[in-house]
Amino acid sequence: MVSVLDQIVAGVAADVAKRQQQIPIEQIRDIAEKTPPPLDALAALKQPGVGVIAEVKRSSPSKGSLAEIPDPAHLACEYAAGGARAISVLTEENYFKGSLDDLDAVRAAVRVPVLRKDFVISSYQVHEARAHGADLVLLIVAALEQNALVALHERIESLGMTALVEVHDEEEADRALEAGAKVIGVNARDLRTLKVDRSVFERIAPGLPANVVKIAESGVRETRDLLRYASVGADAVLIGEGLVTDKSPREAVAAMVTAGSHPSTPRPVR
Ligand SMILES: O=P(O)(O)OC[C@@H](O)[C@@H](O)c1c[nH]c2ccccc12
Repeated sequence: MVSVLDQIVAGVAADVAKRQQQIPIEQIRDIAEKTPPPLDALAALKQPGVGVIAEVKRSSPSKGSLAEIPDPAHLACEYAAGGARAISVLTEENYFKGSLDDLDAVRAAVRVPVLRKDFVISSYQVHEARAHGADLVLLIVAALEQNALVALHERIESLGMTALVEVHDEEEADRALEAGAKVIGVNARDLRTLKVDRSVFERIAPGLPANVVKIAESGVRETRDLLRYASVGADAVLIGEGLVTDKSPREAVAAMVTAGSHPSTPRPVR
């Protein structure tokens, strides 16, 4: 059966092929070389307390349109002012209505690390991410063969960026570790079925090495969701819908950051 993930990846592959004809890889590499060096996202994510990665997300395959976001730079500034540790920018066009223009706008607006959130399947997209100022690049294990995962991970690090390696089960977590992942995101949403199961993080995170940065992705709506993830070892949470649909994203981020900044307070297990 063709999953949503397969469909998205097929569209991305076609889009990448088109862009590559317009701007050859050599040119993208040149631009990347002239781009100011990446920020140390790993250090940013390793700060004490549970951090917030705030996402610029217009649309999703499960929900359709979430928010207009006429000014992504403004939204990113609000996120940063609220204390977000990094900003995630969806650049996938067909299902998430993102773009590299959004990435450019956000990059120019904030000083915190910026994540290129896309379905990265070729090194062209990694160089592109750097050329557009990204500090972090998402790699989705479910979308990649192991040799491609390893090669792309290496490429990201060789450009001085940090890879956020996304997994959804134990086998994918093992593959991420084998590829040398230092930052692992556990997505509560299964990209094949689009169902959210928040218990996936608490099942997988405890089995990851202590020095790996653990990020809980998807399904965080309220501070108690963050606290639940925190109680089972999250170093950061990645939030999209809950923030883009809030009337005051700055305060929404700040409330999450405050909840995550007292790691010593006893947390409810559930
Ligand atoms: O909007 P949410 O439920 O807060 O989820 C954010 C983020 O985790 C989600 O956008 C996401 C996680 N992994 C992805 C991979 C591709 C596209 C999107 C995603």
